[in-house]
Amino acid sequence: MAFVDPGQIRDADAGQKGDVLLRVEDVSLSFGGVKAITAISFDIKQGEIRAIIGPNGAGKTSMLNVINGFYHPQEGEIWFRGKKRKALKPHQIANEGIARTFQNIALFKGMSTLDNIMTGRLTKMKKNMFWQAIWRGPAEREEIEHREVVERIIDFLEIQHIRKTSVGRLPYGLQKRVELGRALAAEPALLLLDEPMAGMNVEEKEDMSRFIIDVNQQFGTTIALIEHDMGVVMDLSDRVVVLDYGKKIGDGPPDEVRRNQDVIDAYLGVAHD
Ligand SMILES: Nc1ncnc2c1ncn2[C@@H]1O[C@H](COP(=O)(O)OP(=O)(O)OP(=O)(O)O)[C@@H](O)[C@H]1O
Repeated sequence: MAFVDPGQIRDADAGQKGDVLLRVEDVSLSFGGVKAITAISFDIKQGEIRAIIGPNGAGKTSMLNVINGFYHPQEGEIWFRGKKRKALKPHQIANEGIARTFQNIALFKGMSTLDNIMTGRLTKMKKNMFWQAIWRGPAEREEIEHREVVERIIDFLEIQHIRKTSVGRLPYGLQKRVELGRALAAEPALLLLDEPMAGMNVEEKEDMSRFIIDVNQQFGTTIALIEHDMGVVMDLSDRVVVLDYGKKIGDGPPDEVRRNQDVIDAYLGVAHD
């Protein structure tokens, strides 16, 4: 099963570690008169943890929304696995191997942990309602396979004890972990995490950091994340891109970005020209 075999988790098109997996090229996005993103370029390499940081309103979530197809930029291109991407819908982009979590948890609160994570398998399900209606055999077999993957994710994230619990009754930190599980269930080539540690206490943040590192190392999943906690970002990431007022002001390894004067100014709120 792909989920337990790190060698198989990446599909054949995913390329080698260090290859460019996704490239954002000269992307601009406006909402009416508001320029959320202005001529931004950067890449995300196979196998890395890439952080996108910046002060409030810098354009981070807009950037994530462009990458996963919620927004289509007025200018610029997105290249994925060496091909220029057409203006696809979010579910088509999910089918191509990009999964994400959200700033405000977007789970089905009345459903159990297990069922929520199962919904993450939808992009992988081949046997549809038609099959289920005329011949249950193949559909059932497929369901069992999906269920096995989901159970392994539950073990991996150490949430066996809440597998039957309604998600709405779980503490916030665990809900975030379930949301991570649902994204993992799609076995993505690129996992986008929008503030995975927001609202967590120190212990929950440490747990989540550990799971993010484990996902990256054990399954080779490429991860791009937005995070406000600088300590976490600098510890976790291989490279950091910094946005401010919709523009890119820094890009590089954490140590380099930390010393970048434009980045320091942006975080201290130094006035712009
Ligand atoms: N759907 C939208 N309609 C209009 N303006 C928007 C929309 N989404 C974002 N914006 C604007 O675009 C700019 C960038 O917003 P965005 O949410 O991407 O920033 P951010 O860096 O993620 O901020 P935060 O850290 O506060 O979440 C802001 O000025 C915001 O008001």
